[in-house]
Parts: sequence; structure tokens; C-alpha cells
Amino acid sequence: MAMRAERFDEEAPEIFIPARPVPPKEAPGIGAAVFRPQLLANLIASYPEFWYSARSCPFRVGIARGGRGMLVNDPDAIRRILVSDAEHFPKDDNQLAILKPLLGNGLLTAEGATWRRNRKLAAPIFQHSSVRDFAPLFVRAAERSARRALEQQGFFPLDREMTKLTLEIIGETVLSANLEDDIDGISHTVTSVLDKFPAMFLASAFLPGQLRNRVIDTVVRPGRRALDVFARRIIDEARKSGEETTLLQRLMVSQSKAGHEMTLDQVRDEVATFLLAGHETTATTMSWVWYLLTVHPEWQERLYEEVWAVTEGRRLTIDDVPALVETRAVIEEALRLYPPVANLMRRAIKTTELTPDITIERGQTVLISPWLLHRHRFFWREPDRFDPTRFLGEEAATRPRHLYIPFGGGPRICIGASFALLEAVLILATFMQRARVKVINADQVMPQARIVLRPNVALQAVVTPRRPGG
Ligand code: HEM
Repeated sequence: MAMRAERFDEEAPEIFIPARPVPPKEAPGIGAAVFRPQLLANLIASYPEFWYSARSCPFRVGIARGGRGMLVNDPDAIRRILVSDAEHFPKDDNQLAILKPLLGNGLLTAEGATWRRNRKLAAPIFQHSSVRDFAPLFVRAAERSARRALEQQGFFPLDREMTKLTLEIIGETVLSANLEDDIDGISHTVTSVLDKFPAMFLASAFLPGQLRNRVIDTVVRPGRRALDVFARRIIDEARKSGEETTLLQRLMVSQSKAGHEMTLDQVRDEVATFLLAGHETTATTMSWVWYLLTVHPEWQERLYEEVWAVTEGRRLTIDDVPALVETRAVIEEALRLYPPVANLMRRAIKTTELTPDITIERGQTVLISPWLLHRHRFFWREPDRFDPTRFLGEEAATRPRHLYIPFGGGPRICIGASFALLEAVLILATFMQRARVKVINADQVMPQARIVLRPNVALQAVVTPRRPGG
């Protein structure tokens, strides 16, 4: 298959390099952001070549609020920012200004005492031992999804099927809701909000605080209203059921037991947060997995053999997961090459020397980009190549912890990381047991960063059944 991305590796043209934008030689200046706003439509495409080998680099972030930023691209410095000195690096106002109008004070965007209380309440449901209990539900949902995919005649939008699947799962496990009838509405809302990201980014970089908030609010309002409707319906369903099994029910009940009964608005914010953060990222991860397994079909065969050797065709269970090492490695490699959260932003509230070479001044915006870090020229061998074996054995064991951060790190690390990894492993293994997957428009795919790093086109795929043993 002729791939657009192949051109990028001029020294070894026989090696296939999965899609990535060709980086510009220089960072686009402020003028470029104003006069060529299309650059903002895909932030990662504006990152200059030398950022892929830099450990840090100052840059301008618009003109509002000082406009001074620092890219930090070094695992030790990142550990300080996210983990040991996290209290000096809260989330960046500009990023919050984009997310808050949609998610309010949910776990992703809350700060201070509200965040601490809600994180503590939600943590038990997402710890590794609790997430194991969801495995049978993940498997059954994945089996239904594989069945739907196999029933399709010809090609069909596989990314839409992944959205449906991950929404079904988040509905059943976390929100006590059957979201089957809302898939199109939620999907449309998410896409329309993500498409407005360039406008929101421009406003956040160039407008003073109040005006910025007003503009972003206007841009996001239709999405927020749509999300409100879904959230209120979900809350009504959870209240009616009267059980205490899902996150939403536990949040409502434990809050009221602790004497802090949540207002409807607070519950709505948590529902909106888990609805969005809990499905879009995993659905996107699976889309990248299908893209990578299309351009590397040899890995599909390896995974089939692994799953078959472990299960011999029977239904997957949680006890199979430790043996699915290559399946997990493929997911980890997809999250390295295409981290759905490609940029993390923080703000320094104190001048801090992170390493002898990297000092962040008070007031500076800090950009940590998993996209850049995961492709760093000095820290990874053949950084742009798809090679899941880098997540196996010695190579994985000796890697600095904060060189690979698809889920962030420190106190604000993704609460759903174990959930998402288990979900993705069981979805992939279930599909591999039954089917071959081929994305037929893989040669048109490019990563596009709009809050979430998605393929720029809908993935059209053909899914064909496997016969037992082949
Ligand atoms: C592959 C899938 C996923 C990826 C790559 C991902 C990535 C991330 C990242 C990078 C952060 C940290 C953001 C920051 O520090 O600024 C985060 C936070 C968060 N994620 Fe995920 N996530 C995924 C799946 C999930 C799932 C399945 C859920 C829920 C079921 C979830 C819920 C959240 C929440 C609530 C936060 C905020 C946590 C806090 O600040 O305390 N995520 N996620």
C-alpha cells in the first residue's frame, strides 16, 4: 500500500513510518498564528523539528497574560512538574478556560478542596482491583461490537463503532445509563466542540481574561446545552434505579452521607466529565490501533496467535490478561505514537530550578507534550517507527518512568488509566479472536490535535471473519 507517510524517512525508505506531519524547520511566530490560523487547527503540526530533540525551549504563547511559555521535554524535569513539585504547577488558566465552560467543576477541571474531595470519592472505583470486576462487561460489549462489525456489508466507519462501544461501556460501568439511543447525539456534540478548538485557542492566547471567557462561552454554548440534556437524563436514570453500584450513584450517595449533598450542577459536571473523558480517549486509542494494525498486518497475525494460544477460542476472562503481553504492547505503542492527550499545560506559581539546565520562572506557562516526548530523538530508538517490542522485557523495564506519559502523572494522573488499559486490551483481544481488520483509507490518515489527537478522516474499514486456527 502506498503511504503518504513513507516519504518522511528518506534515509531508509523501505521502513514504513506511520503518519505524522512534516515538522517545520522553525517555530511559527505570533504573526503566523494570527494570519495563518490554520496552523492552530493542528497544533502538533506547528511544532518545529528541533523541539523533537530539545529538552526545553522558551516560546511565545500569544500576547495575553505575558505570553511567556516553556516547552519541557525531559523526563526528570517532567517528574518534578507533575509529581514532586505539582503544587507549584497547577493547571494552566488558558486550558481551563477552554474546558470549564463545557465541563464546569468536574474532576478534570476542578482544583483545590473540591478536586481533592471528589478524587478521593471516585478513586476506589478506579483502582486496579475494582476495575477487574468490569472485565466480563468489557468482554461482552466487545463481543457485541465485533458481531456488529462482522455483519457490515463492505466497508463502514470503524471509528464510529469504537465510539459506540466505549460509550456503551462508560454508560454501564460509571454512569448507570443505557446510552444506545444517544450515541449519534453525543458523538456529534463532541466533534462539533473539538472542531471549534482553533477558535477557542486563538481567544485564549490573544484576548484578556474576561473577553476570552465570553468568546469561549459563546463558542461552546451549543455543545454545553446539548451535553446538559444528556447529563440530566443520565442523572434521572441513576436516581430512579436507587442502587449504589456505579460511580455516579456512589458519588451522589457518599456526598450526601458526608453532609455535602452535591447540587444538581455539581453532579452534572461530573457526569459530563466522565462521559467525555471516559469514552473519547479510549475510542480514539482504538482507532489508532486499527490504523497501525492495518499498516503492520504482521502484528495482526502475531496478536491472533497470542490470543489463540491463551484462549483456544473460548471467551476471554480477566485471568487471561497477564498472558496477553503483545496485545498490551500494541496498545502501549499506539499510545506512544498517538497519545490522545497530546499536550498538557501547567502554569508556574513559583520560580523553580527543575534541573541544572531548566529553570521555570514564576508566571510562565509550561507545555509538556506527550506527542513530542514520545518521539524524542535522543530518548527513543527509531522514535517514529511502530515497534511494540519496545514495551516488552528489558527495554521497557529500564525506561525512565516519566518518558512515557500517555496518562499524565502525579496527583492529576488519569484516574481512568487502569480502566482504559484493561478495556482496550480486552476489546483488541476479542476482535483478534474473531476478525481481520483493514482500514481502507489508511493512506489518507494524518494525526490532528484538537484537544484530543484524532485521525483527520473517518476510518473506513472492512472487517472479515477468521476461521478457527487461521
Ligand atoms: C486511553 C484512554 C485515556 C487517556 C489517554 C487518558 C489521558 C488522560 C490524561 C493525560 C489526563 C491528565 C490530564 C492533565 O494532567 O492535564 C487524564 C485525566 C483524567 N482522565 Fe483520562 N485518559 C483516558 C481514559 C480515561 C477514562 C476511561 C476515564 C474514566 C473512566 C478517564 C477519566 C479521566 C479523569 C476524570 C481525569 C481527571 C483526573 C484528575 O484530574 O483528578 N480517562 N486522562
